[in-house]
Amino acid sequence: MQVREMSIAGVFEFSPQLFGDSRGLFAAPFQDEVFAKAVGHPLRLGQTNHSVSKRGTIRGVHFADTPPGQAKYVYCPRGSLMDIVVDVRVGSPTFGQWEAVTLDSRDYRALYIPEGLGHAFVALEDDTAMSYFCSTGYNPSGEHGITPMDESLRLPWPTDIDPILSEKDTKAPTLAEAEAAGLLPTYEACLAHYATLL
Ligand SMILES: Cc1cn([C@H]2C[C@H](O)[C@@H](COP(=O)(O)OP(=O)(O)O[C@H]3O[C@@H](C)C(=O)[C@@H](O)[C@H]3O)O2)c(=O)[nH]c1=O
Repeated sequence: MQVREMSIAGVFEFSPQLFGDSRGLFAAPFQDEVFAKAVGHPLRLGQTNHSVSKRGTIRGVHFADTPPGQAKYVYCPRGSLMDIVVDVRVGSPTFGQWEAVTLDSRDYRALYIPEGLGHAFVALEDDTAMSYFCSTGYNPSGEHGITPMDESLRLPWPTDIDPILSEKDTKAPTLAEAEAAGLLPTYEACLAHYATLL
């Protein structure tokens, strides 16, 4: 398993070894020991999620109130998608910055998104599945979003798709509006929370 820390500190990409043979393929997209060594603590598991999306579907940008927030370990078991992490933690040195990674069912790369960060993706093929290991269960009242079309973020959505968004994501505020409304997590609170996980 190869591990790469992304430009937003604490976000990691994991690339598992692929074992092909005459039957097909084997891969282990999540490995506890590798994860804990890279991130500094084990992954807590509160819920697993699975979604299926048509090509052009954009989900996000979603984040949860931190603490406790919801950390996510995600990979794509079918199809392909572009995954995006956005730093929405007020006071973070990388506030407003994002990073995009292609996840697909060829490489089975995974991404770890710690609590407090925004997460979004676009399905690049029909019937694209997304798999999540989440650190906590669902807390609808603590879930928030910013619009994936926020012009100040300039997220790199492909130009050759017809975007499909949920009503909630269509109506979501911009990053600036969410900050003004006090909806964003603070970097300070996130760091304090991460310290409790060590
Ligand atoms: C996220 C979630 C949704 N739901 C329900 C609520 C709703 O009726 C339906 C679809 O929910 P959403 O529209 O929020 O689904 P979706 O837009 O796919 O939300 C997801 O987006 C990506 C980017 C993430 O990072 C995830 O954590 C999650 O927020 O599923 C649950 O019951 N439990 C959950 O944990």
